[in-house]
Amino acid sequence: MDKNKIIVFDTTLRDGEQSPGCSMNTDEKIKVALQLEKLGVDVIEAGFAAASPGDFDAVSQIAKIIKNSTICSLSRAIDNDIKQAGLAVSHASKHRIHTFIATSPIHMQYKLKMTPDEVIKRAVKAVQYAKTFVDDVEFSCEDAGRSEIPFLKEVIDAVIEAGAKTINLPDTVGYRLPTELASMIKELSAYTGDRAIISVHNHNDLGLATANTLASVLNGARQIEVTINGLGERAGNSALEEAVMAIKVRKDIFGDLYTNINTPELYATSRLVATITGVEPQQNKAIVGKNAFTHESGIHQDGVLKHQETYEIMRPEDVGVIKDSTLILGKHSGRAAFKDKIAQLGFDNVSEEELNNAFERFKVLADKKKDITDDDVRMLITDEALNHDKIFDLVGLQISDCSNGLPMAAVTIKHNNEILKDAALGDGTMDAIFKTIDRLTGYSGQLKDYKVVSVSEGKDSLAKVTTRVSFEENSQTFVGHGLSIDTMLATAKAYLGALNSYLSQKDRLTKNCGHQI
Ligand SMILES: CC(=O)SCCNC(=O)CCNC(=O)[C@H](O)C(C)(C)COP(=O)(O)OP(=O)(O)OC[C@H]1O[C@@H](n2cnc3c(N)ncnc32)[C@H](O)[C@@H]1OP(=O)(O)O
Ligand SMILES: CC(C)C(=O)C(=O)O
Repeated sequence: MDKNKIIVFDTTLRDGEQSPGCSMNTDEKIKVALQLEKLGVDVIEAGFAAASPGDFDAVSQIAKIIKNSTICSLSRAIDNDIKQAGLAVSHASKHRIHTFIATSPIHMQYKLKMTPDEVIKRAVKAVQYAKTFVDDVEFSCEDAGRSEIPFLKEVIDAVIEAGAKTINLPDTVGYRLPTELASMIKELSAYTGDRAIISVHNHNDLGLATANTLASVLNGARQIEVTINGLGERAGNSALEEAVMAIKVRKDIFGDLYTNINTPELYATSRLVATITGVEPQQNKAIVGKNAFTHESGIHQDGVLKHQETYEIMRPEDVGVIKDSTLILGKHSGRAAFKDKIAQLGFDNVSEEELNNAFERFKVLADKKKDITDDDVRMLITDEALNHDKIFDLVGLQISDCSNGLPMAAVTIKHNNEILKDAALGDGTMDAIFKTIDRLTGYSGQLKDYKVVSVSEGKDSLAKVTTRVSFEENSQTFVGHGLSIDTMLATAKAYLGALNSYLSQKDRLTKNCGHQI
């Protein structure tokens, strides 16, 4: 084992997906997993296979596709959870089961209603059973941050004896301060020695997740569990991009410690996850926020112009932020320049069909919009990749909305080569659009969330709309994306996108697992 290597375990698709409103369908998870593989992540926690047929399907599909990263599924210390995890990851070339049980007094007494002895027995049984499916078993002491160290040592001994190779010590509720976690990890790393790898998984309830991750690395942790954009339960997890860049930038502190992350892929990964989940990182978010490399005040601008390092501790290009792009696209640009720009932005998995569709849309856009920015092109390509299941395809939209009149929408949709047309009145223009689409498609959606952001600056900016819609009572929500210079057109596309996502997931689950959703 290389003692300087920090294993990067990404849990965007599991803990990240536990962020309210962040659920993704299988196709979206596959896209994220492919990008995580390109980013150089060592372990991808692809989901919690036993949680639902959709989760099982996503973990299985990812396990079949990803070749270079280990694919892992989480499971409680329960036989059926472990079995589902084992079956789902079985297709992967490198696979792991991650099983856990809580070890803090408060969780054992009130949640599990188990004695410490029962917890140890259950943990051992879980690891032994997981070993019947895979060799690589990780065990987590949930709420380790509030567990007693002597008890943690007992659990560590027992699960290592049972075959666990990685011991994760999560600060599940984001309670610990960096100095406290540093001393806990130091003691438990020394105690564990070469018997297993010590991992950390820190939550951000006090805004300390990344500080805690770094303090742990400096004290013996050799695996970090992180998410893109810091997504995760409640206030989120330690952000991958922050922890990785801190280790890279502060060589003076971290010495020979390193990760295998291909950092110029960080920005593209962040954008993909933000687009798919509809959850944008805050503008001042470290590394990937819109303002992370923007200098607004004169003194700073002056300094950067004279010498970049006066106000920049890393180069934007080190994390994949391309500034001062030399190739400007406009209405006279051809396919070659467009293709070149896409390559420059780091897209290398674009199909011929996606490229052609995006190019056609680029030409239409260039007729209407003066400057086409890198973000516009990035969004056109991502939108093509996300909206490829056009079961219902928007052909036309006509709206009328007057302050004293009746909001009305007329919608034309293509479905199975048939053109469907209808119009409806609504309480507002959006309501009229949604009502007409519901009537035309025969599915009635409940809108759970609606967001609109402008992709770039200017009155002619592209509008990116994200909708979150559920189509059955109390069921999963589906995300739809719409991109257009016209916000209402983007809205109609996003609503139909959510329906298409629901229908294709339903179809996939019926085919793959015989389950209905
Ligand atoms: C800290 C974390 O992030 S842990 C991971 C969180 N992720 C998830 O919960 C994934 C989504 N969850 C789900 O889909 C569901 O909760 C399921 C399918 C996992 C379980 O659903 P249900 O069987 O209906 O149980 P429910 O969620 O109501 O309660 C959890 C049960 O698991 C028990 N449990 C919790 N953790 C563990 C564990 N690690 N090992 C064994 N049992 C556990 C609880 O004590 C409770 O048992 P009880 O019903 O006997 O009181
Ligand atoms: C299951 C574990 C790793 C977890 O997510 C946590 O403790 O936060």
